[in-house]
Amino acid sequence: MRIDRIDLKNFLSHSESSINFKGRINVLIGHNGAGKSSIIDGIVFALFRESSRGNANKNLVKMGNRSASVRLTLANGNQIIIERHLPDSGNDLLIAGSMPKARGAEKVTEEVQKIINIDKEVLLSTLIVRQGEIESIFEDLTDVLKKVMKIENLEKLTEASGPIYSKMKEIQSKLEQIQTFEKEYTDTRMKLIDLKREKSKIEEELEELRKSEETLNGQLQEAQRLLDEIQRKRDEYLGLAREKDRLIREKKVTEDRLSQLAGAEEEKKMIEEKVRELEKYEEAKVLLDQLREVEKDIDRIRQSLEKAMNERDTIKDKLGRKAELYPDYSRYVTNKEKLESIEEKEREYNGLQTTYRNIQVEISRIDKTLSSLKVINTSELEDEIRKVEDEISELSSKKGKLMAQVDEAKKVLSGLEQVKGGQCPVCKRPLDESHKLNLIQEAKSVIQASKEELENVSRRLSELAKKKEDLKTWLSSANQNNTKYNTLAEKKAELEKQLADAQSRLEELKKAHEEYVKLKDALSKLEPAYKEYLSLSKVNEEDLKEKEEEILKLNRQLEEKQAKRNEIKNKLTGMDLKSIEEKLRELEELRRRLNDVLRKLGERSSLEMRLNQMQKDLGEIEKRIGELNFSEDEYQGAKKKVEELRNKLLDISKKIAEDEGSLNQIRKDIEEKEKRLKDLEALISQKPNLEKALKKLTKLREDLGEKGLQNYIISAVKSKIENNLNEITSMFNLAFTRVSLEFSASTRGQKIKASLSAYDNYGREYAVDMLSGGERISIALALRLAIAKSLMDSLGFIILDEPTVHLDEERRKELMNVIRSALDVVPQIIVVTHDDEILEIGDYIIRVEKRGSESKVTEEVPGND
Ligand SMILES: Nc1ncnc2c1ncn2[C@@H]1O[C@H](COP(=O)(O)OP(=O)(O)OP(=O)(O)O)[C@@H](O)[C@H]1O
Repeated sequence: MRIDRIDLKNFLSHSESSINFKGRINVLIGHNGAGKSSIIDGIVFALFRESSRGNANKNLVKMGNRSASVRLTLANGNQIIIERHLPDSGNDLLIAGSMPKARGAEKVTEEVQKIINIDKEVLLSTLIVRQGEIESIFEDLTDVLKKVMKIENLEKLTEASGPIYSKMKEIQSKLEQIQTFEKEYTDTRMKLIDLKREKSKIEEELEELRKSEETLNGQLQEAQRLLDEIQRKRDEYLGLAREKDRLIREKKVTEDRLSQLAGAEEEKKMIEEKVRELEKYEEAKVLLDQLREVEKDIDRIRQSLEKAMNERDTIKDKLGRKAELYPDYSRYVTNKEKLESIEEKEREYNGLQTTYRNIQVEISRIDKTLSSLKVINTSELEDEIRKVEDEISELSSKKGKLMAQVDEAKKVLSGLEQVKGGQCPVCKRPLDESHKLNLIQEAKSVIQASKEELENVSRRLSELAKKKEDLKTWLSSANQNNTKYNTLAEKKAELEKQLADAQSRLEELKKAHEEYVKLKDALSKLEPAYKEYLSLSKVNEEDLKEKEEEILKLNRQLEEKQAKRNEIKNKLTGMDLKSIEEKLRELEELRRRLNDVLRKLGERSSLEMRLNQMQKDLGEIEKRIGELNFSEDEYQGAKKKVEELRNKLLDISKKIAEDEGSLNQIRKDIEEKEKRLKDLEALISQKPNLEKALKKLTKLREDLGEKGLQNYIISAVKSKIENNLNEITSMFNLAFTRVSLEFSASTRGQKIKASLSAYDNYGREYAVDMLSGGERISIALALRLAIAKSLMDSLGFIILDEPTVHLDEERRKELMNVIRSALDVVPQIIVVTHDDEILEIGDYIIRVEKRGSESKVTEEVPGND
């Protein structure tokens, strides 16, 4: 199986590289970091989907990319293509011939394994040699061989920490446990017999105890009944005795109180007598109150009378003043009426006077305006305008004529300028040149003169137009002035007429006006009297009469009250009014005391009734106590008996409970023990099976152990590898006749160890450490190839990554010779190097270089430039 080609896409430093391995010795050359080893990584990844350098698969994708792929083409007669994708998309593929053989990461790896028949670790220890590690095979030899022989797993299976041994241990510990179960079984059985014996003993004792309990219960019930009966009597007796004591105490208190209340009757009589004596002072008190009331009334009536008399006097005064004022009041009223009758004329008079003054003012104002305005004579202005208009029309016709003259002369002039030796346009005679010039001169002077004249006429015309305009303006303002003057004159005449009319009317009204003034004066003089009279108008004779009647009535009331006062005073004659008050206070005190005595008498009668009742109750209590016939000793005796019986019963119950508790516990123990015995029987019954299993496992461990199967495998594989090794070393031209592989016998706790020795012609043994550097490299390479060959039918390739690292020049040379020689054993050798010297042995060169972050590959056949 040789490597034909690899295609890398976004794999490590390669974006897109395709590398063909066309030579027998393919040299992959490039500087450090160029991307050479990445190609070897690609080969390992394609085969096992794992990195050869132990980095995580995701780190194999070229930085900055999300996915990568590798396609490896192998050849062993048939073409095999392995395609791998990162990340795993389920699209890994293996094509054999042109047929897809496996799909998906795991399936492809399984198929690769079948085809190359070597696992990753063994491949990396043999046919893929990492930088400077050719000799590492000597150190790894034991492990590599164990992997090759697959005895690693057998070792694991049979070692002390392996599954067979741990299973045996487990069974042994179970058997040991069964031994303890057997002992427990015997002990438990003995304990069970003891427990059953104890159980029947307690059951007998319990029966006895229950019988005694029943007898005692009967006795206790009877004693209790008796005690209850005496108890009832005792309760009643104690109640009665308590009531009796209480009644005796109450009786004593009642009797004491009654003796305190003994003199109440006497006291009552004495107070009642005194009260009767003093009651007459109560009547005198009523009269005294009446007298005070009447005197208050008399005072009040006197005040009212005084007030009424004052009011009557005021009314009288007012009525007298009213009579005095009446003539002036009456004059005022008459004058007022007259004044009102001429008031209209007075208003007209006053209005006319104002109008008269206003007209006078207006006339004088018009006079002032008229004196400032003059009447202008407009006919002169109209004549002047007419003259100007005549001159304008005259000049306008002159202007027309002059313009016609100019036109005529211009026509002659243009006619002359067009005539060449022809007829004279003016005189119609043959026209010569001098005549023509004269005529032109003539026409031009006519035009000149006419134009000058025209200018003068036009100037005069515009002057006249301006003058006409001014004159018309003056005429219009003169007309306006004259119109205004006439209007004002007319208005003045009108006003003068109105003034004359007003004056004659004022003359007519003058008399009435004078009378009005006189009346106004008289009224103002009478007004105070008039107003005072009006203020008194409400006072009249009726009011006076009413007041007089009120005074009479009050006088009558006064007399009545005075008579009443005398009557009461007569009744009270001889009584000391001051002592009445004292007697009345004494009476009040006596009445309070009487109430007190009456209350005491009431209390005495209810106490006497209560005393009677108590005596009766005491008699009955004595009688009932006698009937009860209660004895405290009898009661204490019955009580003691009940207590004794109860204690006995309690002791028995306690004993019964204890026995029942023990019995229950014994029953439970018996039950548990019986159950445990059953369980133990089941456990013990496993013993023969376990013993059989232990025997079988012991035998299996021996069979699979170093002396058994392992020994067999080692001897079988060992001779195969040894044969291969000797075959290969013979091709490497070494000074040894034989190389042998030894497996040290394992001592307890240590595993098998492999070692290599070489023998020379004389049969002398050389350990690897004793060999020269070149010999070691040769044997190491041979050993790698021998091991690989023992697994694969035929070797396809070997990859050496930087094999010259750490080697001196001589060794490098030796190595190159060994590589050349190795071609006899393995048809394809891929050497990865940065060392140009190696190019010597390459028959196909693959150059790898880094451009930026990209690895670029070129291929060449040496000598073909
Ligand atoms: N995932 C990645 N993406 C891109 N470049 C990477 C990635 N992983 C590693 N590299 C770079 O790839 C380059 C090539 O590494 P590689 O080991 O193939 O070089 P080499 O040619 O074998 O060099 P040496 O002889 O020093 O081992 C290195 O510069 C490394 O930093």
